[in-house]
Amino acid sequence: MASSAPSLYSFPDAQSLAQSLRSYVLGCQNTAVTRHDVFRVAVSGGSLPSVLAKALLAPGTGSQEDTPRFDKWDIFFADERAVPLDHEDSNYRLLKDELLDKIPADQGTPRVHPIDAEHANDDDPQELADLYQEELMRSFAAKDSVKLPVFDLILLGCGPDGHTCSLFPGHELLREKDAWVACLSDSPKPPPKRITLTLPVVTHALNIAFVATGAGKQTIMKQIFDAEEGRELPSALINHHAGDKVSWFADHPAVNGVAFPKRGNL
Ligand SMILES: O=C(O)[C@H](O)[C@@H](O)[C@H](O)[C@H](O)COP(=O)(O)O
Repeated sequence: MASSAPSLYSFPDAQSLAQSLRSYVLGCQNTAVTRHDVFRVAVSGGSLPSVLAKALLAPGTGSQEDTPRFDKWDIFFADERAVPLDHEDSNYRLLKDELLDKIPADQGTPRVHPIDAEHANDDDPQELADLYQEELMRSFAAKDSVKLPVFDLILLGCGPDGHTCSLFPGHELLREKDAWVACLSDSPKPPPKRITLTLPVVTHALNIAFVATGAGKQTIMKQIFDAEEGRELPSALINHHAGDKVSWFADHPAVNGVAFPKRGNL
């Protein structure tokens, strides 16, 4: 269990949320590049890619610390649907359409590591999970002794049921201790076949950020932050295990009525 609490930021509008998310992500980027000359980040689907694009594609101040250095980015996927990369359900396609295709040439080209269903047997999402775990091992495990990958940043959404990545409430995958990447064929959110980073990998990251916006998230945010009975929800488990490594970027409608202390600035 982590010793300290997550940060919950609340913003009046999409613009101010995007500005703060930009500062936060680029802060993580700059620390990572200084530390090991690469920025390893994992990204979810849902509304996250468009919010991230709004943050990163906006004109910056021009200062060095406010400049994306995409040539230093290794982009992985926190979860993916077992579909071809050009399918409308693909999280890779979503990120490509929202962000990757729009990166200005002078900001460099990230190395992108998609979860590519073309390389695996259609009927067996486990094979796809195993292939992606091998991909992570090639990128992270310089030595056999590396037990878990350490992402510099994992960017997550939170579903109205409290799921995050493709880790759903009450699902057996929440008990996974060993695998880095897992699959499921019974996702309650369609499509059913998915690949996901596991809870130990997510909570082992140096920084974890959630983006949750809109009044549709209000009930679940109260559950996650204020209610005893919300403690076992996947998003709440990440708060619990990763503590102050976790930052939530919400808008006012999403956290209206949430008692947990909110901050207006980074
Ligand atoms: O592939 C997916 O389905 C996503 O990765 C999923 O975990 C998403 O992040 C949440 O469902 C929140 O989605 P919204 O931000 O759209 O509510």
